[in-house]
Amino acid sequence: MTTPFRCGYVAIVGRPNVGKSTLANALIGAKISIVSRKAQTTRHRINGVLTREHEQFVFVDTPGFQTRHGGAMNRMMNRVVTQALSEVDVVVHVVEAGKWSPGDEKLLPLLPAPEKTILVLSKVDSLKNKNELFPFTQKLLQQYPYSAVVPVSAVKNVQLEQLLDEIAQRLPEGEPMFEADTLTDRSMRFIVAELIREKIFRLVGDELPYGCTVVIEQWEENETGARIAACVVVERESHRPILLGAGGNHMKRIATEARQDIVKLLEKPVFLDVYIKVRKGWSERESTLRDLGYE
Ligand SMILES: Nc1nc2c(ncn2[C@@H]2O[C@H](COP(=O)(O)OP(=O)(O)OP(=O)(O)O)[C@@H](O)[C@H]2O)c(=O)[nH]1
Repeated sequence: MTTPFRCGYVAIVGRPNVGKSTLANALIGAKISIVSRKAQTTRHRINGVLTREHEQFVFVDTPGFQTRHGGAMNRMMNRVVTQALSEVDVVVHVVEAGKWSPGDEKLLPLLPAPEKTILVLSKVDSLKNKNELFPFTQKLLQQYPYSAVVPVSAVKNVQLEQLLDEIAQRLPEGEPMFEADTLTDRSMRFIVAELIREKIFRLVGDELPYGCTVVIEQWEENETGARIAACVVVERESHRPILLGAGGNHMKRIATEARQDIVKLLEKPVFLDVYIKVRKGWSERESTLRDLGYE
């Protein structure tokens, strides 16, 4: 019998400073998480994707938990959070080991069914007295019947695999939503296209009535560097000289500034080639794709 593939949405929640981002980065890998934060889907904002042999974990951002605003604002935010959490398959509630506070307590009414909620006790490496862990856990389980408890240290890489296994058990059976290897690359391409577009907007945005689209047409990358070719697609022939500027100065500046950002992003030397194409009617199709979360 073959093991069925599982795939689903996972939300990591908790009060500020409990170590959610550090945990997400440790689980997913820092780079992917930074990068794919921009990738939008219609229902969720994807924070990062991890694919293993039998599972794909799609980590999503949940809207912030408001504790500063009172009354109506708070109630509205809570509704949004409750709704968001009811839509994901697994909720990981992060509480700092040994440190329960009113901020943690505020989250309890928003948690979905216990079967899909896992309690993570974070930063166990900084817990001085390890004997505190058991009574602390017992106290928390009295407040909410989490279906699993996993003490972890994201910094010291303690019990992260166990946490992934617990999450995996709760994911629904289903085909992967993302291709295993191409996600980083796709996301990187998306970000790079956005970076170039941002430079164009800053420099000549006012003069380009239909805006423009940036398509990454070539992406070759190895340990020593990257070679990227990006095509700026405009709607009219008359837009070409606007983008080029006198003596091609605009284009040079756009490419130089974008390249500097890409070097920071990829942390390696980058050769960037940017050129212009005129294609009528492109922008509508492209915006549809963008809405769907594709580059
Ligand atoms: N000792 C230790 N410190 C950690 C660990 N995980 C996170 N931290 C530290 O805790 C602090 C908060 O971590 P974040 O990951 O930013 O916490 P967060 O919950 O995402 O915070 P917000 O974005 O404010 O909600 C940082 O200084 C981290 O370095 C851990 O496993 N061990």
